[in-house]
Amino acid sequence: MQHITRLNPHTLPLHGVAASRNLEQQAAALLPAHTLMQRAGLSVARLALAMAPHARTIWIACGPGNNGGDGFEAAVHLHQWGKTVHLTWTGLGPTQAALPPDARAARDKALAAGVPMVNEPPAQFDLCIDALLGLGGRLDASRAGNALMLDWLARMQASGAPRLSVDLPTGLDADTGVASDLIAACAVSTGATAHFTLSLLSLKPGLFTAQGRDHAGQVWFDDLGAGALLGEAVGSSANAWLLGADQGGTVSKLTQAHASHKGSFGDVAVLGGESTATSHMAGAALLAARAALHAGAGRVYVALLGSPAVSVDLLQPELMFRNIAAVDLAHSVVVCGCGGGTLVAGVLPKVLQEAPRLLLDADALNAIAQDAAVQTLLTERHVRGWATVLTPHPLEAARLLGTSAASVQAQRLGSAQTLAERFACVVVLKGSGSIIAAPGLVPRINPTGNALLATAGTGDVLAGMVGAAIARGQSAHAAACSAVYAHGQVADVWAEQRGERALTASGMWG
Ligand SMILES: NC(=O)C1=CN([C@@H]2O[C@H](COP(=O)(O)OP(=O)(O)OC[C@H]3O[C@@H](n4cnc5c(N)ncnc54)[C@H](OP(=O)(O)O)[C@@H]3O)[C@@H](O)[C@H]2O)[C@@H](O)CC1
Ligand SMILES: Nc1ncnc2c1ncn2[C@@H]1O[C@H](COP(=O)(O)OP(=O)(O)O)[C@@H](O)[C@H]1O
Ligand SMILES: [K+]
Repeated sequence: MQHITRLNPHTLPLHGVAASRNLEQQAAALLPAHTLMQRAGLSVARLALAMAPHARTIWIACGPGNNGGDGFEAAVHLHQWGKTVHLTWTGLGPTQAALPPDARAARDKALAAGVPMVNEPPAQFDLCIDALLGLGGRLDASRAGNALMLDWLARMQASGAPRLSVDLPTGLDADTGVASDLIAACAVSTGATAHFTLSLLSLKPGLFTAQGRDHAGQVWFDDLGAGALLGEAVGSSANAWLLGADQGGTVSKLTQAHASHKGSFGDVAVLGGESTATSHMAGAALLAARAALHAGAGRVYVALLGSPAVSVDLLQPELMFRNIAAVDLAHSVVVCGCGGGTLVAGVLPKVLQEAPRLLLDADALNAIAQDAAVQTLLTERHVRGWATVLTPHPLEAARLLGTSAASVQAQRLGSAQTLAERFACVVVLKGSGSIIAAPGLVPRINPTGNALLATAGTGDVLAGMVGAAIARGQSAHAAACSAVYAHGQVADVWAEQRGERALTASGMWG
């Protein structure tokens, strides 16, 4: 069993519903009947004991399928270890669902062991286990038995007792991380220690993106021996990968040759920060430029759009200000769009045709969404072997896809991959569990970061960090992975060291 933290050393494979079922079938075929569920139940019981070693009364709520079966298996162990276990099962009611064979065997074993099956949850309990629905479940208020499940989930939430969700929190979609509206009240706050999810056989992408992190709490993983049984089939059937330090780490400047000079670390040029009579967005460009500098770029240039009132950054005098005509687009990594306003549309065709290494953010993405000719210039870059990274937040992604932010959020992995394929670019779809997608590659999900980042300007900082990573020699995809990971880590370290104190974009370094 493994605790999945934000600092996993290795990038881990994630499997959605279909891929998980496939692995389950392959593993089950190599094992005696019921073995996987027996392993799952033992694992649940062990984690329950570790979570709440002094718990005396444990309530296990079992549902109509194999998720419930895992609960029955766990009940047997916890009962034998001297705990007072109360089992409730949705099948006891008038619906009397027929259990699948594994779960039926587990239920019969629990009854034979003398675990009491009760109609009502205990009035008081020290730990509760949600074994209602897993991979095959979808909460639906109109279905028989769901009112009961919702009542039980509400009681678990209201109790404040530690909760262990088996495989998935009931109501969370394993593929997308979308939580049913019916469990909106069951989210845990970031950093809560009293809510655990034990993912079984495979890790599910939905635990790590969209609303997944809010509902899963601390994620643990037991592959039930599938890795040893199936070997490479596990990685090759992954629907996504959870970034670990091996792909998220940055290269230290001190590991470079002593004879390095500023040119060795590459140039970044930030184009954006529109100034008009009524609006001044230079700050966005300065944030990206400063972030690039602090992320290790050798030299950073800033070209502001419109009628800029600044030609020096007094807090970061290392930044060099240029007119856009004086920027060496061919030899710099160009970060274009931060605070770019409407004027950025005017420079986009030139940038797309002259900058071989380019990151497009914010208003540059909005301008692309509105102009089919510019979209063609964007996709043509790939033919030339040029590197392009797009860093949309969900609304910007929606504009590029001609859809709504809600539909992007409903399919974060799919939306990021569609954008990557359509524009032949690396795409970072930002937000909780940022997705990094590239044509022909399995998408990555970033495990770092928290809601402290939900403040203006942190996206500009990310753009600068990705630009710097490319300037220092990483491929567009590797740079996006490492910078997104490092950006989130800043917020995680901040939360550990300073708790709730607000993090500002310009406070992300130093
Ligand atoms: N087999 C094994 O060896 C292993 C299994 N494992 C465990 O099995 C879990 C997957 O089991 P599962 O496929 O049975 O799905 P599960 O989520 O329990 O429920 C599906 C059942 O509920 C029903 N149902 C669905 N929605 C409903 C609703 N709203 N209201 C009422 N009913 C609803 C649905 O009926 P249907 O919708 O098809 O009519 C079906 O009968 C997995 O998450 C893991 O915990 C692992 O430990 C590995 C080893
Ligand atoms: N709740 C959150 N959890 C993790 N990361 C977040 C969260 N909210 C925002 N972020 C991150 O903060 C950054 C915000 O970027 P963006 O929305 O472009 O803001 P802005 O344009 O104001 O800079 C992105 O990297 C995003 O992934
Ligand atoms: K569950």
